[in-house]
Parts: sequence; C-alpha cells; structure tokens
Amino acid sequence: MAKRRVGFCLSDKKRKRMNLTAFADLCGHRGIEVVEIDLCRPMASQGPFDVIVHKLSDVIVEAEHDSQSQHLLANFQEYVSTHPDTVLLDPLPAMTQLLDRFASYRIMNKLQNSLRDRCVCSPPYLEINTSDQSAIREAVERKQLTYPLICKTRVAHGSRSHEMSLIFSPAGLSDARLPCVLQSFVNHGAVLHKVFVVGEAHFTVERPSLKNFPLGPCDRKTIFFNSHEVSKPESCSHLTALDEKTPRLPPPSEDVMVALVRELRAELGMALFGVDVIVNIDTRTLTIIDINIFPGYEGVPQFFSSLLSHIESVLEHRGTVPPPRSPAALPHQAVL
Ligand SMILES: Nc1ncnc2c1ncn2[C@@H]1O[C@H](COP(=O)(O)OP(=O)(O)OP(=O)(O)O)[C@@H](O)[C@H]1O
Ligand SMILES: O=P(O)(O)O[C@H]1[C@H](O)[C@H](O)[C@H](OP(=O)(O)O)[C@@H](OP(=O)(O)O)[C@@H]1O
Ligand SMILES: [Mg+2]
Repeated sequence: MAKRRVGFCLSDKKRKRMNLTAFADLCGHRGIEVVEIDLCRPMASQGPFDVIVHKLSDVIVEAEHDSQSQHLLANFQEYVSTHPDTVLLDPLPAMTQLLDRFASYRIMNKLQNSLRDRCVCSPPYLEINTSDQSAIREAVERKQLTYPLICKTRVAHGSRSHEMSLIFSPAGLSDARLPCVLQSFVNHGAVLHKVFVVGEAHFTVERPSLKNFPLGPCDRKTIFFNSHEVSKPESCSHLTALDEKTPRLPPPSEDVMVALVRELRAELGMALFGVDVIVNIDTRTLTIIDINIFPGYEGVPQFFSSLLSHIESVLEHRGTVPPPRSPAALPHQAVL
C-alpha cells in the first residue's frame, strides 16, 4: 500500500509542545508519513495529503487585519477547495465558529436543551457590544444573570483571549471591555474537569479552578486575571486556593460525560476539541463553561495513540462517511 501522507499545520508553539517529531515516528511504524506543512509555500507542491491536521487559530484571527495572514489562509483554503478528497481535522468552518465566544456560547446554550434531562447546563450569559451601562444592567436583570459575573473577550483564541475579569456588582460592569461575554459565575469548589476529545475517545483531566465566591452583588472591586494563571496543571494562586472546610465534590458521572461528548461531536462535526466542565456545588449540576478547538491534551498520555487510531479510522472510511454538518444556524442570542 502506498504511504499515506498526513499534513500538519500548527503554530511553532503548538508543534513543539505536542512533540510532532515523536508523533511522526509513531505514525511511521504504521506506514503513515507525517509532513509539516509550510503555509508560506504553495501547498500543492508539498502534497498530496490524505489528511490534514491543523490549528490555524493564529492565522484566522490575524487574517482579520493582516494581509500576510490573509495570504497564508488563502493558500490553505485554495488547496482544500481543489482537493476535496483530503480530510481535514477539523473542518475549517467548524473550527472558525469556535474562535468566537458568541458562537460557542450559543452552542453551549443550545446543548443544555438537548441534555436537560441529564442535568447538564451552561450558565446564563450575555453578548455585550455596547458601552451603554443602563442597557447592560437592564439586560443582566432580564436574562437573570447572577453576580459575580465573569467577563471574557469575544475572541476565544490567542493571548488576549485569556484575559478575564470577575465583576461583583452593577458598578463593576463599566470594567467590561467590548466586545465580550458576561456569564454568571458558578461556585464549583475550585475544581475544573477538562474533557479532551479525540475522535470517538474522550479523556477527563482534573485541573485547578477559580475558588468559590459569595453569590449576589457585593461592594467589591473587579478582579482581573488570566485564565492560564488559574487552570493550568501547575496553577496555584490566591484565586484558586480552597479553604479546607470546602467538601470535595464527586466527579461528574461518566455516562453524563459520554452523553455530553456525543451531543457536542454531533453539533460541532469535529474530532479534536476540548470542553471545560464544572459541577455546581449547590445543585450538583454539570455545567459547561467553555469549548476549545484542538487543545493541549496535557495530562492525556493516550493522546498520540488515540490521534493515530482516529487518523487510521478516517483513512479507512474515507468517502463512506457523510461530510460533517456545517455549523447549523443557531438561535440568535440577545446581543447588546
Ligand atoms: N461561569 C463560570 N463559573 C465559574 N468559573 C468559571 C466560569 N467560566 C470560567 N470559569 C473559570 O475561569 C477559567 C477560565 O475560563 P475559560 O475556560 O472560559 O477561559 P479560556 O481562556 O477559554 O480557557 P482555556 O485555557 O480553556 O482556553 C475556568 O477554567 C474556570 O476556572
Ligand atoms: O490546558 P488546555 O489544553 O486547555 O490549554 C489549551 C487552551 O485551552 C487553549 O485551547 C489554547 O489555545 P488558544 O486558546 O488557541 O491559545 C491551547 O493553546 P495551544 O497553543 O496548545 O493551541 C492550550 O493548549
Ligand atoms: Mg477553558
């Protein structure tokens, strides 16, 4: 059998962190050649590719305002459109939508309807495009968001996207930088459950997380933080410290996680994604707070073998599996 060729298109940071060289060695033993794609050169001369694994978030976000990134993205899109037999992991439209928290939060909101009987929810949230403080306050009331609120940038990728804030009162709403989402903060005992999905497999890893805060508005200054100070394996800050009295909650039930991942796979039409889940300490409801494209899979030793299995499955079933659904039109969320 001719060698199957799998192209990878990753940022330098991600390629190094993933140790693509080691993955290429593993694939080599299974007759699969891993090729690092150089977007600065015509892709056609680097192909052909049976599968392309990519995370073009940097390029997509920068293409909004940078001509060089627009050229790189056009090079990629040109190849993809003229090589329909090449399987993308994952489809570009599906990944692009998750770079916008307005889109990903509509998906989380929609998901809770299909998983309502599973006690899965996502916190009430608002898309904020206006600096009109009275309109924002009114919308917080109308959509029944509860303080503290967590404020996250609309753009869900890149260093700026992890700059967040905790807002404790209506007076703090003026600290929200537009465009952003405001999401009700849910007390969850400073434990985050990161679910990493690779094709039909998923793995759950526990991570540090924001500590509990008194619910309801209070006269406290807005707290600004970076999510990577809070929920990386080594994160340890005054924001994640748990007091000893806080009882440790049981982990989410596996069959609920299986149902959640199944729904998300169908909704996203993706194979490589992460979903961040917390358990509400009061209601014990499993609460979805974030979806990530092609995350780091840190703490998942099975990542390489699962990725290789998925690629082999894709190669075996190529042409037989219906193309993934393109992002469905989502109910429009009240945008301020
Ligand atoms: N609604 C919420 N209620 C309670 N804690 C939250 C909520 N949303 C986020 N957090 C806390 O903030 C952290 C970062 O939130 P989120 O995952 O949305 O940010 P991110 O920058 O997209 O993270 P990632 O590293 O996954 O890309 C979470 O890990 C969790 O500790
Ligand atoms: O700890 P994880 O795997 O969640 O860290 C991810 C993080 O969730 C985001 O997905 C990052 O992507 P960006 O938001 O695009 O920065 C990942 O960075 P990457 O360079 O690995 O893609 C983190 O690994
Ligand atoms: Mg997250």
